[in-house]
Amino acid sequence: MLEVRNLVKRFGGLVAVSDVSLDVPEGSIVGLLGPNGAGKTTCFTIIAGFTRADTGTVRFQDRDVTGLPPHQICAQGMVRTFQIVQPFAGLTVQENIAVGAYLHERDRREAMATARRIGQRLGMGTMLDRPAAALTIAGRKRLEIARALATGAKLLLLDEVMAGLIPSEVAEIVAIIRQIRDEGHTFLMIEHVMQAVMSLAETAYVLNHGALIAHGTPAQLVQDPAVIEAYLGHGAAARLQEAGHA
Ligand SMILES: Nc1ncnc2c1ncn2[C@@H]1O[C@H](COP(=O)(O)OP(=O)(O)OP(=O)(O)O)[C@@H](O)[C@H]1O
Repeated sequence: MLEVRNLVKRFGGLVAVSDVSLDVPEGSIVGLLGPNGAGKTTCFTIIAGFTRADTGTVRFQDRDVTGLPPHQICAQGMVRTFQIVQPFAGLTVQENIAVGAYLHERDRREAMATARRIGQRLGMGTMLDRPAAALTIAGRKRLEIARALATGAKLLLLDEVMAGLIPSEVAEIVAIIRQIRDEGHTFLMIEHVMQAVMSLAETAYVLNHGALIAHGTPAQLVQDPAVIEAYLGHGAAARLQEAGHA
């Protein structure tokens, strides 16, 4: 569904993304992992059209979408969410979700009906008439997913939707994402919460210093020496192995 090939992005002398290629098959949940500053969000901003890559291509559903602006990519069915959710504070939860629906709906009543349906599907039925400013972090994260779904997108790029949530809230969002996937959506997700990655993603890519260092199932990746070293520092894999034998 998504084919990313050889992305490169430099900021001055810093190579933030270095020759990154990845694939997201339709109906899958794919993780994008890596330590802070690895280049994950920059990949998202390029894929979703918020930044141009220096080189490389992005194909979505067999169409070249490289360099298209975000609203055109969104209209084709791919949308990203943001790490820091900023709802329109003066609008209700339902009106915020409807903002996504306006991409395709011209009629306010239709957009609000779509927003209500999606809000209810995401367990926000009792919050729809509340001001978005009153939402907790967990509520904002749900709102962000609801707004993305309201655009009609089929592929959702989720940027750390679990960040800042307590374990019970993580479990709820994990269940919601699984349900949305079962209804026919596809996910590429940046995530630091390993519990969520382990239980959701079939495969994941790991970035370090802008470059891909591993790709595999979450179970394979947590055993991969290159991944362990990227997170815990040089020599960590050997030390862990020694500790395991002791
Ligand atoms: N607009 C920018 N201008 C200059 N440098 C940038 C810009 N955006 C990102 N960077 C740098 O590019 C590198 C990759 O950043 P990015 O935000 O993509 O990493 P990340 O893997 O998403 O990190 P985190 O997990 O902390 O969100 C970092 O060194 C960052 O400081």
